[in-house]
Amino acid sequence: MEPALVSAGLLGPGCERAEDRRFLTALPNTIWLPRFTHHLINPMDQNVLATEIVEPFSRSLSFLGHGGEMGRAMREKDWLGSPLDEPGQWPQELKSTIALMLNSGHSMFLAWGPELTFFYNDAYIPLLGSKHPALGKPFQDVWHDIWPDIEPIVLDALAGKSTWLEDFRLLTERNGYPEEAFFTFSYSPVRNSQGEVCGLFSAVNETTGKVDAMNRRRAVEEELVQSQEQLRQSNEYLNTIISQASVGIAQTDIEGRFMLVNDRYCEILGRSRADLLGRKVKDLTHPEDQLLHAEAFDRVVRSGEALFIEKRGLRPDGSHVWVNNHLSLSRDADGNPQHVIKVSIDITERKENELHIKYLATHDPLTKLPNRTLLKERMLHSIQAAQYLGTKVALLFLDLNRFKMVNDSLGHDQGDQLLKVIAERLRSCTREGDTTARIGGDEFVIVLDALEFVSDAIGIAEEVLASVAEPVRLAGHDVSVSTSIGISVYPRDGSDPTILLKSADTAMYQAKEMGGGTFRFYSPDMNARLLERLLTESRLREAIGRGELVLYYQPRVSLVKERIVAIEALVRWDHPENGLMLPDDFIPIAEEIGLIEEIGRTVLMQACEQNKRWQQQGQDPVRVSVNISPRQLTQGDLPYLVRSVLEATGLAPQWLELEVTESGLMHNITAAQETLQQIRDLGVGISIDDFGTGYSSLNHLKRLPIDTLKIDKTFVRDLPFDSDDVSIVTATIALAKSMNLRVVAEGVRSVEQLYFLKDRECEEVQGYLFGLPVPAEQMEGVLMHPDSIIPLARK
Ligand SMILES: Nc1nc2c(ncn2[C@@H]2O[C@@H]3COP(=O)(O)O[C@H]4[C@@H](O)[C@H](n5cnc6c(=O)[nH]c(N)nc65)O[C@@H]4COP(=O)(O)O[C@H]3[C@H]2O)c(=O)[nH]1
Repeated sequence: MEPALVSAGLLGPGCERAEDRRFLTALPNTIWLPRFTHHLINPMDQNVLATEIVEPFSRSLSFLGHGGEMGRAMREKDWLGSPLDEPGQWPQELKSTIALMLNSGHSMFLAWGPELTFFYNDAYIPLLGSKHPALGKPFQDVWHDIWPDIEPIVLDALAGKSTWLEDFRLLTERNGYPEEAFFTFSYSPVRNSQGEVCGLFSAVNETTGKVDAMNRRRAVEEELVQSQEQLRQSNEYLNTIISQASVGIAQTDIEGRFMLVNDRYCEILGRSRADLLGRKVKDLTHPEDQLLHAEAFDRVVRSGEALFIEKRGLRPDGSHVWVNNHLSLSRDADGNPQHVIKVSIDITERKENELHIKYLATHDPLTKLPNRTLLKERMLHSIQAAQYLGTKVALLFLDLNRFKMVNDSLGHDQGDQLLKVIAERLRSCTREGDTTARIGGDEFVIVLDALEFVSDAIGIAEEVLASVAEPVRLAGHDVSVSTSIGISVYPRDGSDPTILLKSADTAMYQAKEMGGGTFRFYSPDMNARLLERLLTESRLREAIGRGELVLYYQPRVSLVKERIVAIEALVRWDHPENGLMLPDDFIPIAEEIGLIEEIGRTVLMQACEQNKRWQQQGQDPVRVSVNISPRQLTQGDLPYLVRSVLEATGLAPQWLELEVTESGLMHNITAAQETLQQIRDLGVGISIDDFGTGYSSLNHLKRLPIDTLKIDKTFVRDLPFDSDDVSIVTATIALAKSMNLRVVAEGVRSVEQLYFLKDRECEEVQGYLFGLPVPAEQMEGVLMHPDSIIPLARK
């Protein structure tokens, strides 16, 4: 029997309601085509229905219904059909088919007869596209082409087995492009009244949304699992990195308590993990670095800024380790500070090298005292602290007297030893917090911190003077040196370290000028004097070239021969502004600034030239005596100079005499002895000037190649009334005679003095009584007419 085509649209309005279904009474061989008709409104589809589906079956169709488009189409085509009876009369197959569809809960339906496809409903349309390609065709012809995957279960259904495919994936073209969609198919065999399978009924639901959701959920779940795995792996990796890292890593809470530390961190601090966890970083930080640490930690927690600090960590044995720490902040999900992460590197070796280099750059290697650089740094600190506290800072500038002598006579090793001893003594005179520095060969500076009264510096200065003056045992000798101290005070004398140093230096010069072994506070007028001195220094350098140094001459008279036997050359500086300057005002400066050798050369040359000139003029030959600075004895080649000057001027050596001060000789007796011997060997006379003031021992005197002693004018001044001077002068004359030396008395100003000296058989005299030092031309007059002075000698 042919199946009947049933169109719900043909059933008329209301037939889809539940109660209407009851009217769908069975019709043999009838299949219902629900809601089919409105697709047939489209003329093309109408045509499809008419020509491809309805027409082939028209003869055998039980035409159900009589309204709507389908009815019209059928009528127009004159299809056979039998109108349905009332639904109550419908055949059982129709009713069960309808029941099947209604109960299936699916939305798409499709039915095949054994050979042909019969119908599908509206809901099926989107799945199929514009039309089902299989409609009206034997399914064997189409399944292969369209949905080959479904074929096996279709065959199963046709074989009488109900079956289904759940969430089956199909490629559709429903929107005009290939699209993946999912469907749940259920296939049921349709049986005829004989119970034979006459077709199949397929109910379909699109499950794309569900599958997509499921896939999405699965993807999310997979992603979650994957990210959990990744997280686990990265945690594991991170833990491995942290524990095996070659840098120390630690995590603290925001109070600074250790919560996590890696092996390297423990190693750096030399502590176990148990020792660290729960303890505060601050408590394991060197006390001097705790403030630095607290500030840095606080800044990281407050601002979230990451930063580096270098500080010392404490090891359990009390030693410290230098660590470079990188501190950074981690926050919780709400953005609140949660942890501080510390990454630490042990920089002890580098730091100690740096500190050593810094130490070398800021300390004197010999005495280990701070050098000038560190001194200035410390002065700045002291000044800043004094500004804050309203206190004072005193600067003691020390220069050792007679250090050079020790160095020259006992050698540099002993000189170094002396400096070390003095450095230690200075250190012991000061309080903790004060600074003692060595800033030059024999120059030291002491910074006295936080003084309440300027006078507090006096006690320390006195202690320093006494301490330095204590003898030092060097190479088996007890050597005594003294020091001169200049003191400047902040804020009175300035607030700049350089100025304070300069002021103390100026005051030190004043102390030296006062004879050494004492101290002087700086006063502003010293500066004026210093300025003057600096000016003198620079002018003196030019004076030699400009020929401003001139010689004055003073006669020396022999009381035995009653004539002028020698003339002393005395240098003067014909200063363009100051007028004639005496040697005491510029010779010490020349000695200090290293000009004395040049001046000595000029003087020696001028004096020898002049004496030669007088001889050439036919004057009775006299010796010219030239003063030699102690420095000329030890530096330069004096014997060579003397020889070359004599050669250059043509003066015979016996007409030249060199005067060396007694104190100058004693500074370096060995060197002096050798030099003088060479000069003596040339035939030049040598006299000891200022004799009696230099404490030379007879032993030394005996060894020196000298021929004249000049009694210092200070012993002559009060003759013949001062009994001490009388004794000294008498003894000196006797001594000279016993040593076979010529003896000369200097500074003879009165006839009483002259008589006394003559009485004691002093051979030669010199002094204002016989004439002031005068220029060469005037001296020439005296030489030509000695009668003006000689009669004195005869008395
Ligand atoms: N009170 C007094 N003084 C008298 C009398 N007679 C001479 N005088 C002064 O006593 C000084 C004697 O020279 P000096 O002891 O060698 O002492 C010299 C000498 O040590 C040094 N000097 C002078 N010329 C030179 C020189 O060319 N080279 C070096 N290195 N030193 C020199 O300067 C010192 C001072 O020289 P001047 O000022 O020229 O002073 C001279 C002279 O003017 C007197 O009766 N009473």
